[in-house]
Amino acid sequence: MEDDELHLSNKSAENDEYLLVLELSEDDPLFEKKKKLLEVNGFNLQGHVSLKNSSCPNWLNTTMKMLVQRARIICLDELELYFGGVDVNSSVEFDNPRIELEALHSILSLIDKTLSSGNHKITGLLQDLRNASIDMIQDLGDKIRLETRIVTNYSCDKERHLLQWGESSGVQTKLEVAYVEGAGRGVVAKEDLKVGDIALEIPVSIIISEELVHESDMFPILEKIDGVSSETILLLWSMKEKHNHHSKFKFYFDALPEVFNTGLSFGVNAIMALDGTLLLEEIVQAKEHLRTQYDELFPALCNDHPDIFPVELYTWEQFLWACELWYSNGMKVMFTGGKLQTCLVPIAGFLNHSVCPHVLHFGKVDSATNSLKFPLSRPCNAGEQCYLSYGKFSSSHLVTFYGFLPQGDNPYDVIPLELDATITDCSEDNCPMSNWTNHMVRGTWLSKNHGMFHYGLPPPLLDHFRRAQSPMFQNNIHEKLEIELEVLEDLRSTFEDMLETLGETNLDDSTSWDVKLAMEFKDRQIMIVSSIVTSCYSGCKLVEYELSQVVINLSFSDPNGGGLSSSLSVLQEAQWMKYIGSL
Ligand SMILES: C[S@@+](CC[C@H](N)C(=O)[O-])C[C@H]1O[C@@H](n2cnc3c(N)ncnc32)[C@H](O)[C@@H]1O
Repeated sequence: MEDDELHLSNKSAENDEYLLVLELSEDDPLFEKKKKLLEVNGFNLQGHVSLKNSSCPNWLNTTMKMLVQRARIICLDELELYFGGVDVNSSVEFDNPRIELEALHSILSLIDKTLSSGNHKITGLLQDLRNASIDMIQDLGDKIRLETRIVTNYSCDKERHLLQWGESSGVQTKLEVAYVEGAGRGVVAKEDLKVGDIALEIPVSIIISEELVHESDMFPILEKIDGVSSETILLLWSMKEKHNHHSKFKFYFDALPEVFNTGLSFGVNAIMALDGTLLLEEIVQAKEHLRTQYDELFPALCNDHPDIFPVELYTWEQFLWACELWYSNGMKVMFTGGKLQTCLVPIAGFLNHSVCPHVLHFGKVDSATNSLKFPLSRPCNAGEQCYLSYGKFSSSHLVTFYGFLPQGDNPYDVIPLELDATITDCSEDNCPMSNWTNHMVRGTWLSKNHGMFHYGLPPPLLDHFRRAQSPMFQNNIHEKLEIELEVLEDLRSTFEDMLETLGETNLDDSTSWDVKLAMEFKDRQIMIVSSIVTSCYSGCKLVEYELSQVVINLSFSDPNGGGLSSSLSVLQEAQWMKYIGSL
């Protein structure tokens, strides 16, 4: 979120009415959709949340509620919007913990910024709001806390050496490295850490970035190759530097794993186990792409410059290892000049990923200290594993490039769908919430709305199918319900076919790591597809019931065909009207 979206203004100094301004930026690519959601939920677009009436007993709760509801919408991402936006009124549950954390964090940043501007008249009020935000962040953390089991018999000598080297080079850390069950190395907090604490600070001088290669003897050769990217140059540099006993980064390279075990290293059996999933094609294509890149460079570079590219250091296996290193450990860093580069960041590379991490915002070098800071967006208790976010990635991406599946639900775990492109969705101007170029599904257990017209399924997908069934708007309730039924039956049969193609998985203890991971991935895909089939079945039952009520009403009471309320309950009618309104 941009800083200028958040500010405090003394709109009307005479009345002492202070406004916190949590504004939706017009530069937001999802502006139209979020604007629509704000409108539907009755919020002003200017983002004004008044701080008057602070003498009311319920002032704090009411103001926090307003701020949270607004922030939830502003912080929504494309995926959550596609899956139905957010239930802004929800007080306990959240749809996506990461979005909830971002929303709460944006409120905290707004309050902190306002407090630092030093408006003494309202410092007390802001302090109360700040405490309430911190409490909500704490509650969220308590609800989603994952158990970390530390493997105590693992010696972390190499990691300790790296930490010592880092600290002697200016690293400051409140974290220590430990071996955690199921994730290799990770970092745990050495003390209780609060929101805003800097868990880790890495000086730019120890970040592995493009500049290093410029000083190396391979750069003049590589820069002459047409189309070679700076990432590839860095990758080739790291393949050789790993073996350099005098390297400045020796402790870093020594502490790297011998193997990475990502999807890029899947053997034939694991690939076969992915049959029926899109991941099979993704991994095959990614590997083919890397192989082509390798073949374009080697053995030519080794033949032409054997002293700089020794053949034994540039085998396909070592190239693949380096690709896995950069994919799984590379971080995007924005340097002070504004240049964004993929880098290796020693020590920070021990942080594991979570869907709702402790460190949300990082990656921009602080020009005052010339260092990369990792501040906490939620508290981390002493001994608790501290997580980072690698990005909003689906399980297929995490398996291919990182080699793991996160514990618990991953809201970004979607299955993309290829639908008939000749059926046009609504235009952005007329109905922003129905205008989508890509369609997808995810586990329907993540949806809060399984009622009539929703069924736990993504609204734009249902809408696409409704248009396919009946391009013209239907006024007649009986016909509308008939269309709902056809849509649900179509979807059910599509996903039943998909379920059949996926087949079943069988694991035994002797199965290798890659087949195990492939099967675990497939199991999750089966769960997602099954949940859709089940939701379609339940949806059909709901619609069939409503249809039967329409028929009863038609035959007994309403000779004119019956209005909406003759068949649907008041609540369902309200849902229907809201649905129509959002189109
Ligand atoms: C940047 S490294 C993190 C440190 C790594 N665990 C290690 O031992 O070097 C990224 C790798 O850590 C592992 N990893 C990260 N987050 C994980 C998680 N939530 N569960 C399991 N493994 C995870 C994956 O192997 C991933 O490729």
